[in-house]
Amino acid sequence: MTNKFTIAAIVPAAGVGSRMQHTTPKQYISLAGKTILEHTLAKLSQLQQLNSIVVALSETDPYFDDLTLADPRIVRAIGGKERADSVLNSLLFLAANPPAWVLVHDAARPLVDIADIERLIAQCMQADEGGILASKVKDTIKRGQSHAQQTVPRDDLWQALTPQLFKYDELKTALQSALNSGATITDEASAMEWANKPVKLVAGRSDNIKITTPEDLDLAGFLLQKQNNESAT
Ligand SMILES: Nc1ccn([C@@H]2O[C@H](COP(=O)(O)OP(=O)(O)OP(=O)(O)O)[C@@H](O)[C@H]2O)c(=O)n1
Ligand SMILES: C[C@](O)(CO)[C@H](O)COP(=O)(O)O
Repeated sequence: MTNKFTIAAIVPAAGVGSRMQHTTPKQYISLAGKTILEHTLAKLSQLQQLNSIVVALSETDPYFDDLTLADPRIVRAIGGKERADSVLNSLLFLAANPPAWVLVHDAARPLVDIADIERLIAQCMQADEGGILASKVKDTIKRGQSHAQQTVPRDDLWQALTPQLFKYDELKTALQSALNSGATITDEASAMEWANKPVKLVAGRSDNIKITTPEDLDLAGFLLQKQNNESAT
């Protein structure tokens, strides 16, 4: 019988980082003294409520074994072609001893605030429904290709972040069905929306950026160093 409060983290880290245009996958770029993946895993290791931390890796990943990881909860699974496939493979990896909840967090988001994650967990557990960290859109949003065609009303627009927290069985079912239907799934919430399941929006810090393109590195490096300095005092 699964304890209804068990949580496994899934860390999609099987991407190639094509938009970063770097010689190594972006999760293995070093910033403020360690790789982006090590920063992200160090953040998740601060969460005592996690029963396990499953890292989805490329089948040919030659870098992971060289990392300095002390948390015995960290285990590796094989990712897939797309991010959603990596998450589904990780869910299947957990099927023998499934948690009640899964917390999916991008390896490429090392700046996440622990207090935000704890608030996400608390609010989802209290409501007994899944949810995501998200930040309210702050800029004017335009729709168009080479020219602005429309200014999109932004009062109810959010940028989806991670972690995204859902019940294991609901997410696994929704993701399998959505992917089998050919739906475009870029985050766990889109699979849950496809399955008409609730997705709670929990406001999170907008500096929880996904490191994606070269210009993100300087900002992320500065903020990671700032976090390191603050935790050292
Ligand atoms: N098949 C994939 C693709 C992506 N990811 C992970 O999902 C997260 C968010 O994806 P994204 O920022 O798109 O990373 P990449 O796919 O590596 O980047 P790009 O799209 O630029 O190639 C990253 O931590 C990435 O490693 C994954 O686990 N499996
Ligand atoms: C999951 C995510 O980070 C939420 O914003 C985003 O959808 C990942 O998209 P990507 O194209 O795989 O980077």
